[in-house]
Amino acid sequence: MLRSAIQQSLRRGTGSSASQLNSRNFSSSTPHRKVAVLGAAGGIGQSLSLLMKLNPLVSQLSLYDIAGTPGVAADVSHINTRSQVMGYVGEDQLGKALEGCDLVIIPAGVPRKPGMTRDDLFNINAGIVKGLCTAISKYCPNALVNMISNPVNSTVPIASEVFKKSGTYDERRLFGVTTLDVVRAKTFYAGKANVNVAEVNVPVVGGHAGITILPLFSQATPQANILSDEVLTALTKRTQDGGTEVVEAKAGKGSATLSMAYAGALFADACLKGLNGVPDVVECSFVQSNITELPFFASKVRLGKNGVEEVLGLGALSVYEKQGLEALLPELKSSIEKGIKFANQS
Ligand SMILES: NC(=O)c1ccc[n+]([C@@H]2O[C@H](COP(=O)([O-])OP(=O)(O)OC[C@H]3O[C@@H](n4cnc5c(N)ncnc54)[C@H](O)[C@@H]3O)[C@@H](O)[C@H]2O)c1
Ligand SMILES: O=C(O)C[C@H](O)C(=O)O
Repeated sequence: MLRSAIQQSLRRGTGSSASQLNSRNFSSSTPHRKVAVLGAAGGIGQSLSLLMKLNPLVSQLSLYDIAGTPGVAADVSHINTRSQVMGYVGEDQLGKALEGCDLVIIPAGVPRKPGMTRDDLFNINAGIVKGLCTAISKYCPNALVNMISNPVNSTVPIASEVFKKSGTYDERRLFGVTTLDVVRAKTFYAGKANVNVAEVNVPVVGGHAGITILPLFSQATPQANILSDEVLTALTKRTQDGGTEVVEAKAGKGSATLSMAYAGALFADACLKGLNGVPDVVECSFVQSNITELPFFASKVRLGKNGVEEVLGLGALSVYEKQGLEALLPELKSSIEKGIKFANQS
């Protein structure tokens, strides 16, 4: 399913099958796109690097980490697809990794262990993200940034403050990657509604932690079967706790990596399609927003040549979803404020 979904997604963008594409037969009219993965030797980073190597919209793939990237880059570079792969290791090489990038994907940082919240990662990951975003503002200030590192509810505001301080902030170019919540909501919904998962769509709004993750099953399509309130509550809770489900199953060996790499690759592909002028590319993402009272919020976003073209509204919510929205606002507000404060005091 992973393979066919990725290939389907790639075909939509190019009209070609991923396996047919390599640097020799690739159409010269497809724009040059340099994509960097920061944290490329990690659990997410390695699989995401593989999936980005399969994406025919990428012409140059820049793999950066503080250790281990030469091996990952050598390995991935043997795959006979379009992009040229370069590995960069250590801070001295970060500038080279970033120069000329159109898109930077950031899965750098520590993952959760059982019993931890995403916010427990703040102390380590906030500094990592701040350092990487400082380098982005210097070496590729016009790149789109896909933030995967947790806690996303705080790391995105940190990035925005770093970019503001350096005078390079463009709110259209900064994205918190919440695609895994959508991927999970689709999977769980399809199972309960007994519909074809390939046809399912479920918007997920709010943020990316616990109750701030708000799937809108009232807007799910196809609405083939009526689901009871009890089932909808269980589906909502499972989507909100999806990350914890994986953390517990991995029992100390990290959090979601494979499904996250898949989700990250889908979102990056959508960003590249937007940059290339493909019309009507809409995905959920945690972005600067004025659809609620909070400065950042995840919702459907239309992607275009400059990143976010339009932040779409929430649409009609059920009573249960309205309650969920009210309940998430205080936690999300405090995570956003924590990120902003960190970026401005350190
Ligand atoms: N947004 C989401 O939906 C989502 C989903 C899953 C995981 N995550 C988050 O993604 C992050 C990475 O998870 P993982 O499982 O890949 O962890 P991991 O420990 O396997 O990999 C992290 C990588 O980051 C690298 N790294 C550390 N500091 C760095 C720096 N300054 N510059 C570049 N690279 C650096 C490490 O060397 C390592 O290779 C975690 O914060 C995790 O919580 C987010
Ligand atoms: O749960 C985590 O810590 C990782 C990630 O945010 C997830 O949703 O899987």
